[in-house]
Amino acid sequence: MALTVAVSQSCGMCFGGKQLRCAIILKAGRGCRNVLGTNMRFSNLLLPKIPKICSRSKHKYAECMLKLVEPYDESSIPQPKLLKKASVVMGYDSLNDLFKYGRADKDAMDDFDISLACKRFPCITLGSSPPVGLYDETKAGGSEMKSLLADQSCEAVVSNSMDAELRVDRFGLSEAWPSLYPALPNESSTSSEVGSLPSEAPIEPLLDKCISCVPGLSKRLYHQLENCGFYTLRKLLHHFPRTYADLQNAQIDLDDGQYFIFIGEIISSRGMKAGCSFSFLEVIVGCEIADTETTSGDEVVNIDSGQKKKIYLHLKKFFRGTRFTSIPFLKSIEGKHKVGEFVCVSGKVRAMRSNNHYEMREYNIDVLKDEDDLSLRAKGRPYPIYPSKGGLNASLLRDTIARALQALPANFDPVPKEITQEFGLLCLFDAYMGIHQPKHIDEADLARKRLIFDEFFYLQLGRLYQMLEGLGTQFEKEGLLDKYRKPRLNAAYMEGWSSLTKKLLRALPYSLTSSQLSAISEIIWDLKQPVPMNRLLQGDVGCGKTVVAFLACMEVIGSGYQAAFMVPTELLATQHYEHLLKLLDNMEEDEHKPKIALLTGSTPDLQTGDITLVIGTHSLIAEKVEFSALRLAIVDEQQRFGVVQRGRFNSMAMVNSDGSPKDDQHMAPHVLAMSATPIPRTLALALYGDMSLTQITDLPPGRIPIKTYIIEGNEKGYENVYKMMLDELQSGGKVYLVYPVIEQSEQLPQLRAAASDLETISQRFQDYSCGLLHGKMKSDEKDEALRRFRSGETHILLSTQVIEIGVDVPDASMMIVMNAERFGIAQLHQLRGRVGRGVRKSQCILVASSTSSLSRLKVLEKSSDGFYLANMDLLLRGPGDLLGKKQSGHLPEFPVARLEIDGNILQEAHMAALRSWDKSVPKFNVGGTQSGQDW
Ligand SMILES: Nc1ncnc2c1ncn2[C@@H]1O[C@H](COP(=O)(O)OP(=O)(O)OP(=O)(O)O)[C@@H](O)[C@H]1O
Repeated sequence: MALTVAVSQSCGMCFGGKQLRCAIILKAGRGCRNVLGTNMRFSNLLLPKIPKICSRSKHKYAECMLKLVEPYDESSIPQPKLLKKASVVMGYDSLNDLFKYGRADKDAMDDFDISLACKRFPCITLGSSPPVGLYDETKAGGSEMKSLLADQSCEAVVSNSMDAELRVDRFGLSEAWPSLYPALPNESSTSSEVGSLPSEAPIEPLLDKCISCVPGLSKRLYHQLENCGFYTLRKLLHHFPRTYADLQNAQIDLDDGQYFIFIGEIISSRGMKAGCSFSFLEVIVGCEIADTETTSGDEVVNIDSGQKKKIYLHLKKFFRGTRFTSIPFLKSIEGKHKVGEFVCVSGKVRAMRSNNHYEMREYNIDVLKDEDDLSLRAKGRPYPIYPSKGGLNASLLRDTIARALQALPANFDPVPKEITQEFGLLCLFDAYMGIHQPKHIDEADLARKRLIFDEFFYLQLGRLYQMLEGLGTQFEKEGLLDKYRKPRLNAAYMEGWSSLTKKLLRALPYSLTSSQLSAISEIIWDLKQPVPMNRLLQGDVGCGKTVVAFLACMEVIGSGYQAAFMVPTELLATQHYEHLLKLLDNMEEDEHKPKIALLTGSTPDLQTGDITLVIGTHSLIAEKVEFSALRLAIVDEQQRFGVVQRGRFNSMAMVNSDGSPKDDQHMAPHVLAMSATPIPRTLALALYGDMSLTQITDLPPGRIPIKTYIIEGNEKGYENVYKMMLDELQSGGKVYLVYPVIEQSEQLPQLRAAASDLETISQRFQDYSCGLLHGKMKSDEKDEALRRFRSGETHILLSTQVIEIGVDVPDASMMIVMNAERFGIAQLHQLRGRVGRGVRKSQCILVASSTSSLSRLKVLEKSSDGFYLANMDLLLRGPGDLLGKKQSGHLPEFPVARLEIDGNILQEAHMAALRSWDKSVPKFNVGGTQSGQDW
C-alpha cells in the first residue's frame, strides 16, 4: 500500500517527505528489486527527488533515512542506488561511510566534530547547523540554501550560532573579501541540461553543480559517472592524475605503449558513423621524426640535420549512443580540428598494420599558435595518468575532465585575490588546468600547491569559526578577535600570581626550569583575560608539564573558582591525585588549602563549590557532573580525547542543568590541553589549529640521558638482556618489562606476552619480586600493582603499553621492550620516557624480533629528542601511525595534501585564515617553534 502511494505520488507533482520515508522503509526491507513487476526501477523514480527534498529540508529526510535503515545490520542492508545517493546527500562518501561515521556521529557526538565534516568535504560548519557554503556538495539545486546565502550573505553563516551583534560583518569579512561569499547562480542556471554551464561566473557553487552540467555528456555516461561517485563537478575535477608520464620527444624509435610527444600538422579530421549507435572521430596528424633506420644506434639524432621520415598519427575517439551518430554531431566534432593546423599531440602510441602509421586513443592535443610556441611545446609536457574508478577507465575520465575544464569560466575563485597574490598561489581556474593539463611539471606543482592550500585554508577557517562559536558571550568573542589582531608574547610574572600559586611553588621540592617558568607565566596571563584560553601545552616526555598544570589550577582556585583535571586513565588520575596531595601537604599551613577530589565511580558534590579541584577521567564530562564555578579545565594527553570532548567543557559551562543558556556573565572555562606525545608542528596545527601553543623545551636539571640498546631477540640476545637486567636489579634498580600483548596467542606465537611471561621471569629472577599490570585488570588492581612497584615491594613490573602515558615512578631505571618492532617510534620514545625520570642512570633495551626490524629502531639509539623522532615517524609512517588509530580518527583527510611534506602550506593557510578575520591583522609569525605564540 505504502508502495503504491509512494510510486503514484512520485510520478505526480507532490512527492513529500512522508512518501519518501514510506519508500525508504520499503526499499530497505526489500532491497533493489523490481517492485512493480515492470521494467521501471523503483529507485530510478526516487533518485532525482531525494537531493531536492533533502536540500529543501536541510537533510532532515536524509537523517530519517539513517534512522530507518538502522534496524538492519550492515551486512543485510541492501545497497541500492537510492541509499547510496542518500548517503552522499548527507555528505558521506558511501553507504558504508554513512554507517561508519553516521552512527558514530549520532552516538558519540552531540557536538559538532570538525574532523568528521572535513572528512566528508572541506567546508565551514557551525555547530549543529548544516555545513555552509564553500564546499558543500549538497547545494546542487538547493534553492533554499541559495536564497539563504544570497540574501543574507555571510550573516547567515554565523547567525544561528553567534550573537547578533557579532555577525561576520563585524569581522569585516564580507567587506574585506566579498568573493568569499559569492552570489549563487540564478534559478535557471541550476537546470541540469547538458552543457548548461553558464559562461558568466556564477562563482563558487558552480563546482557543486550536478555532473550533468558537463557539456556533451550522454545520459549513459552521466549515469556511469554518478554511479562511480562523480555527483558534482567538483568530484570530477578532484579526480586528480595519479602521476604524469615523462613524455619522450618522438625523435627516436616508437615503441608500442610508450608515451610520446609529437609536433605535426592536421591532415584530416573525420567524424564517422560506424553503426546505428556508434560513431568515432579520427584525426590524422602528419609528423616528421628522425629516421633511425638511416642513422646508426649510437649517433645522437639531430632532426634538423639528419634523415627524416614521415609518420601518421591516427587520433581516435569513440562515441556510443544514437544521438552521436547524427550528421550535425559528426560535423561538429570533426570541425573542431582544422586541416592545416599545427598541433602538439601527446599520449600513448600503438603501431598500426601499415608502416609508419600509429594509433593514439589516449591523447592530448593542443593547437600551436606560432613558431615559439612550437619549439616550446616540443620540449615535452607532462602527460597526466589518471587512476580508473569504478569501471570507468582512465582515458574516459581524462576526456570527461577535459570537457569540464573547457567549460569552466576563468573567474570563479572564492579565495580573495589578496590572499592568492600574497601567498603566490594560482587562481583556482589555473590550478584545475595546471593539475589536469600542465604545460610543464612546475605548473602541476604550483597547481597542487593551490589545491592543498584550499584544503588547509577551509579547515583552518572552519576551526576559527568553531572556536568563536564555542565562546559564550560577545565580550569573549571580541576579546578573542582582539587577541588575534594584536598578537604578542604575554606573560604574567610572579608578582602577579595569586598567593595560592606562589605557595604551591614554594612547596615544590625543586625549582622550575626556565621553560616551565615561562610556560606558567604565559598561562597565568591568559587565565587573567576575560576571554577563555584555548591553549596546548606541549613538551617532551618527563619535562614537567604536570606541575605547570597544577600551578595553573591554583591560580584559578586562588581567585575563587574551580578547576577540573581530566586524564585518559584511572591509573593516571590516581597518580596525579596522590602527587598533588603530597605537594599540598608540603604547603605552608593555611586554612584556605584547596580541597581536591578524585572522581572515580561516585560523583563528588561539586555544586557547593567546596571542592575546588577534581581529577578524573572522561567521566568528568559526564552529564551528571555539575560544577558551580568551573574556570579551568586541564585536558591531559589531549589527543586521546579529541576535539569533541575538549569542546564539552565549553558547552558544560554555558548551559544550566535544565539546558537553558547561562547569562552573559558566565564565561566558558579556560582549556589547557597537554600533550606528551611531541607532535610535529604541522600535525599539531592540523589537529589543533584553533589553539595557542606553549612548548616546554628543556628537561629538569640533573637528568642523565637514557642509554638505549637495540638487541635482536634470539637466544643469545635474550641471555644478554637477562644479564643486564640482573646487574641492574643487583645494583638496586627497578625494571619495567613491556610486552605487546597480554596473553600468548596461537595466531601470533612469535609475540611475547606479559601474563604468560610472569612465571618464566619470576623463576629466573627468584630473588626479586615481580608484578603484573595490564589493561584487562580492574582499576584497583592496577593501582595496587603500580603502588607496589613505586614503593619498591616489587622490583620487576611486567606490563603492556598501559604504562606508556604519564606513569611516573622516578626511581625506575631500566625498561625492556619485547617485540619492539610492534611499536611506533614515537610510542617507544614515550615508553622510554617512563625511565630516567629521577637521578638514577637509566637504560632502555629494545628487543627486536628480527634482524630486518633492527634498522628502523636504530633512530632511537641515536636520538632522544621527541620532536625529532615524531618527525621521523611522521615521514616514515604518516600521521595515522604516529597518532595511532583512535587519535588519527580526529585528523581530517586531505585528498591531495600530505601533512608530512606540506607543512609550510598548512602554515600559510593558517595565516591566511587568521588574516581573513580582519584585513588589518598584522603578520603572524607562525613559523617559529618559540613558545607562547598564537599560531
Ligand atoms: N623543575 C623540575 N626539577 C626537577 N624535577 C622536576 C621538575 N619538574 C618536574 N619534575 C619531576 O619530573 C618528573 C616528571 O614530571 P611530570 O610527570 O610533570 O612530567 P610530564 O611532562 O607530565 O611527563 P609525561 O610526559 O611523562 O607525562 C616528576 O617526577 C616531577 O616531579
